[in-house]
Amino acid sequence: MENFEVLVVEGLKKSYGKVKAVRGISFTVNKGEVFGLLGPNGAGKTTTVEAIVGLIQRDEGQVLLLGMDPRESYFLVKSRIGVQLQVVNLFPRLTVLETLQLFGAFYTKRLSEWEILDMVGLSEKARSLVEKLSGGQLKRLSVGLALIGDGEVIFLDEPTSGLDPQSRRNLWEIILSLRKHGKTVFLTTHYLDEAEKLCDRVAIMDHGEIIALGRPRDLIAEHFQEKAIEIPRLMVGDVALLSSLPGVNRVSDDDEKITLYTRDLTRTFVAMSSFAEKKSLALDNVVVREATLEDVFLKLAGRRIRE
Ligand SMILES: Nc1ncnc2c1ncn2[C@@H]1O[C@H](COP(=O)(O)OP(=O)(O)OP(=O)(O)O)[C@@H](O)[C@H]1O
Repeated sequence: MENFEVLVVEGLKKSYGKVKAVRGISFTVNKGEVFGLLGPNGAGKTTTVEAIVGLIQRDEGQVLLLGMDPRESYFLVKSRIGVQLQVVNLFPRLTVLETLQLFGAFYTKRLSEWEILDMVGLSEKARSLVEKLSGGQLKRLSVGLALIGDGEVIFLDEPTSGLDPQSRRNLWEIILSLRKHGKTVFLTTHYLDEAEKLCDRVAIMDHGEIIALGRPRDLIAEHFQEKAIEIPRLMVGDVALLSSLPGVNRVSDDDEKITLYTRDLTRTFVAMSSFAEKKSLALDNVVVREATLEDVFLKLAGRRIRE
């Protein structure tokens, strides 16, 4: 039977001196899926990616990427994957097109530079020097470089951070089209909405450990049967009163907003309306929504992913 696991990670550990960046994580990635590694800054995502693709030495654990240990078969593995990292060291005096040509030359099988330029929206910048690119354009070029070798598994480390909303959406389209073409995408992000839209499965990472793993919908359903009601923080002083409203079984409270989780939206809302009326509060800015991965992270980690 064909092996559908393109990546197997088992007990992976990596420390930098006293900092335990990755503390023994295990997961598998299946062929053709978009797999998301989610977590706040410093969770250990980049270290995980770098250890998987063989850019840094792991301390302990097993990694099998396309059936090979990248530590032992680095160049063979590298010829079959594409990697975009957060820090890009490119040649500032080369043009965008030349940079793609240079990186493309490492691969026997490669896509055309113009196809890549079109995909990442940099056709008009083909003749511009790399040093003249904006942060967002550099990011898009680095994604293009990960795609030029037509790899089977594409690693994208925070590909959308620092991008404007339009470029972000374009990148989502690219990721979805990669999946359509049977590629496997390994994505790290701290945008949970992005993960929910794009990823077939996600691993949520915090302090070097995986604290949840599964399909976004399953994780949400596992942790929440409730709807969330968000109330701007400035509107209410008395959180205890809100938490005692009928139907409410949990409350989270931060600087920006209070979130009530209720299994009985109607009862909670009716009670909230009469509470608001008594206190002469307008409910205009109150939002009712389904639970999201943000809520899952908040529940498991005890804080928001971006603070
Ligand atoms: N080369 C290094 N030397 C020392 N410490 C490091 C090094 N690289 C990462 N770390 C530390 O390891 C921990 C995990 O960092 P890592 O970059 O893997 O996290 P991350 O989830 O990718 O976060 P970010 O999105 O901010 O990059 C952090 O505490 C970080 O400071």
